[in-house]
Amino acid sequence: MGEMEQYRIPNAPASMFYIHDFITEEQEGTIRQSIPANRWVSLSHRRLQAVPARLTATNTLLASPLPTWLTVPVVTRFNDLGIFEGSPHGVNHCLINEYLPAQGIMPHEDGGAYHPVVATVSLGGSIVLDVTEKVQDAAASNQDGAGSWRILQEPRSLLVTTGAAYNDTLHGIADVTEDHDLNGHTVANWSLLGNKQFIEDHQGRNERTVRISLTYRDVKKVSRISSKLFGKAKG
Ligand SMILES: O=C(O)CCC(=O)C(=O)O
Ligand SMILES: [Fe+2]
Repeated sequence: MGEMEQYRIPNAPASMFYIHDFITEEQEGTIRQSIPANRWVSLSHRRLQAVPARLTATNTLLASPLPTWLTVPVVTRFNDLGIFEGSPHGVNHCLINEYLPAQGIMPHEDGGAYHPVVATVSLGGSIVLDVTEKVQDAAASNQDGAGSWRILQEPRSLLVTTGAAYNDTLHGIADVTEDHDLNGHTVANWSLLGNKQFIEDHQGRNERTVRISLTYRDVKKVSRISSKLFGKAKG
């Protein structure tokens, strides 16, 4: 992953990497148009679809390949950069989340079902991801203050979270219509942004618009037998 070093977020837990303009506007448009309109599952604060499928109750993926519109050019570039180099299967799963303004996701960790590398491509609007240290003891956290970092995810960017950042932090997105106080002191990946000028021109504010994220991971448990049995249930 040597080439990734230049993208390391300097003021965030090890290890997070940010690449602005990871894909082009044209590629962004093609991916957005390819997302099946009839496969969304609506939750109260976002809608999502899992490709090729949701994990089973035992966190198993019924093996079946990702469609090409999700792998070319995104996963091929992951491979060039060695992002999933040490992972058992390489990328085998993509969760697509869509957030409207004032929608978000509660702080959480992605947990043990996945190899501890997550690669998120953002489409549409910019959004702030809040990353906070997991603290075992609530009393201690009040005294010391758990570490927290804000990552601004621009359209067409890639965020990679691995190592201690995967294991020892929570991540979430506030359900607001606007993110504020965005500047070089408050945004961990400020130096890596593609368009700081835009934020500066808006007095450090980011008005939320529709944002779609593609969260690529390697599900550890894969069942081949089931994929034969349920072969037609693909996607
Ligand atoms: O939309 C995002 O960037 C975060 C999604 C996420 O954390 C998840 O699906 O586990
Ligand atoms: Fe997550």
